[in-house]
Amino acid sequence: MSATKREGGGQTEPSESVLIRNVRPYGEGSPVDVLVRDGVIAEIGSAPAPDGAEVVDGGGHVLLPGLVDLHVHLREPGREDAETIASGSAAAAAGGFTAVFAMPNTDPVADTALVCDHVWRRGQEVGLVDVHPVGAVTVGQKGERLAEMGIMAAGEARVRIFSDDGFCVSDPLVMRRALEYASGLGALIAQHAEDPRLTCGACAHEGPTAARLGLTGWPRSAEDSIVARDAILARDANARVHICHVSTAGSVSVLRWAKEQGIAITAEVTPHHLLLDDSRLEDYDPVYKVNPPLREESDVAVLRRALADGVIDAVATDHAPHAAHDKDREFALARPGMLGLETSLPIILETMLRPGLLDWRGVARAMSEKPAQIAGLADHGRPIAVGEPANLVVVDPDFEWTVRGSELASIATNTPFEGMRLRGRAAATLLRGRITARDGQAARQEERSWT
Ligand SMILES: NC(=O)N[C@@H](CC(=O)O)C(=O)O
Ligand SMILES: [Zn+2]
Ligand SMILES: [Zn+2]
Repeated sequence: MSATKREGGGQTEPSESVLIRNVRPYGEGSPVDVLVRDGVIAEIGSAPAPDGAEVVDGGGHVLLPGLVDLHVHLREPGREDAETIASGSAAAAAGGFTAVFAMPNTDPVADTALVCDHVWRRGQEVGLVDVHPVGAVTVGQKGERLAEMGIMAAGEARVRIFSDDGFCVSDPLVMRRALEYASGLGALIAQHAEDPRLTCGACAHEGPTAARLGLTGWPRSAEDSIVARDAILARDANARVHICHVSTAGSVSVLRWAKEQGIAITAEVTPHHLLLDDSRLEDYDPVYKVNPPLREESDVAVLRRALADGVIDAVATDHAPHAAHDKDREFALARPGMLGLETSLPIILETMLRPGLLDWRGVARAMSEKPAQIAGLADHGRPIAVGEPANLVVVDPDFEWTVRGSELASIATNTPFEGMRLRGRAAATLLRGRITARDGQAARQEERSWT
């Protein structure tokens, strides 16, 4: 779409030049030096460090465009005991991201320009990543009356993605109107595809595991049917629609069909749905409770293949921090959701790159270029070329580390990968030429504590 976001300001202004030595753009060819000046890529080749330039030793690693996440929950305003825009931004920068989209299920809900503009401004003030607010589709995310999308779109944050994520826009007439209205604004509706009539009390994938454990099942059809319905509504409204956190083989078939019809539908998949399945639920550990639920091994295989083929366009984390007293409860009562920002890249390397399903170009496409295009961001997900904005990440693909929730930048600690050895991390992240993270640590830590 043609809409673009404003360039960030405030503390993200570049102050000096940075020389990234010895990196391989897209993991190709022999290592080069990349000189960044005034927030843009000034030279690629073999450059002497200019006076006063900060030097990043790229160690022969891979240089990619900064990662873009279409789907995070930063919990501010309202649940700053789980995450803040500052702590979530630190997690994003540490994970290699330069832009994230913050879902509106906050308190108050981001269904007005007032809340959306606060989120945008606070993100710019923190200055570690561009935090684009996603506006709610309906007032209070209640699914009844459309929110003032036009006013949110005209605000300082220039909201271009609307979603009731956490909830489905389940009323087909409301969804139809939302698609029509959004289309007129050049905006995108992102759907949390879940027919609530089919998921009453559901907390786990409907299948043999949930049956054995005595957990109420969430059938695949609750997702597949909404994806099919929304594809058809988008077709007839001549609108674009985006499907959040696709989790089933059936959704993939519908997406493939819809794309073949020329319907303007896009979709994302989370790292956890690409790695984990419902066998994790055996011990009733609520850290594995998430919406949509972890599915079966066969779904995981189909999701990986769909991301490789481009039927699923992008990776999005659905980073969902929760305070311990909301998460560490009996399974049926625990909040759904898991941390994702700092573990996304190594999990995509594990599930997609190393098995040969994506090469580095493919990783750049799924984690940066496609999400930036879907969101209409003009300054992220760009080629690594002279004159382009210096939103970049140096990826050390072989760095091994053990995930510890307590050591992540997020305030909450609900990672499903606790204790897991992961390979790969962001060695350095640059936002408009400024270093926002190095070696898995965000540049400024002083703003992250909530106390
Ligand atoms: N994914 C989740 O399980 N939880 C999300 C909501 C959502 O993405 O649907 C949350 O806000 O915690
Ligand atoms: Zn959701
Ligand atoms: Zn979500």
